[in-house]
Amino acid sequence: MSQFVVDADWLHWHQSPSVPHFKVPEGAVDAHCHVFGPGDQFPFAPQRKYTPCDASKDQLWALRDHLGFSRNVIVQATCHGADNRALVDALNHSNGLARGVATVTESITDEELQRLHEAGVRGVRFNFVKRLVDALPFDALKVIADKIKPLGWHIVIYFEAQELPELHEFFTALPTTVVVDHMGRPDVSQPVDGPEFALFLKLLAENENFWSKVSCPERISKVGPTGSYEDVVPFARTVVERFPDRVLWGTDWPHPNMKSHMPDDGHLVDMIPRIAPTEALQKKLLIDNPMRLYWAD
Ligand SMILES: O=C(O)c1cc(C(=O)O)oc(=O)c1
Repeated sequence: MSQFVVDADWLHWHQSPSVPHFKVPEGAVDAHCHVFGPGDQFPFAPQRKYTPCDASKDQLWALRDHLGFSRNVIVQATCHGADNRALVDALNHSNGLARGVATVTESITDEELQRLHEAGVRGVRFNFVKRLVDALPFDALKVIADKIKPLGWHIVIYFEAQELPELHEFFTALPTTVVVDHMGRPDVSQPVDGPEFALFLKLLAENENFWSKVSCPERISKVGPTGSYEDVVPFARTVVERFPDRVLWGTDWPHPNMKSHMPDDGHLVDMIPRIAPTEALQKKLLIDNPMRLYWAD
């Protein structure tokens, strides 16, 4: 029996996702996904806010092939804290087809950073979503940003839209490329041309070092899968059309902390032509941009 007991309300990832109708272009990158454990091999962090089911690298590769993708960017999940062993193991067994975003602490040495770089890590992630962390990582981020800059890495930040006014000044002072997870979690019940989303668009417009993932309709939508996540489309499409060279797309498999439903990953892929309606936009979103950020060498 596993040493970890999965949270009672944990939703397991979709066991038989559909084959997408939308055929992604050859070489497409799923630029936001996670691995969980397996917990008995790569233990979850003591300070984690949730205990998930296992979601292994081999299961991730199977999903990649099923959906027609070629590569993955694996983002360190908060349940693993700053212990990047599961991530590094996945990268090391990916035949060069996965790159990573790690979580590190202020005390990380240049040698440790170099080892992560050799494994395929190209960025570090910081979480400003209060339900996922004990303390907001302001001081650590400043120290770590200076340490990773010489490696050419970027910073991934996760926050929710209502926190942006308070965080804006801190974020715009960051010295590297900054990638925002899940469009900064807009409240899609507000108008797409309303003041809340305008602040996010302004962040991207005024700061050319800022990128956005147009991911996670399943988390952001109020109408959900029965409404085909329609309410998220204008938000994601606006970002893709205004900033075509600074957007990334990912499944977010295995979808941590989903409570309302578990998305069919094939349906998520079928959203791509709705948010990136031309072949040229799709190529930038799925190939050119992630390749530039993660496989520049
Ligand atoms: O909204 C979330 O709960 C969530 C959590 C994590 C994580 O725990 O790393 O990652 C995500 O991309 C989203």
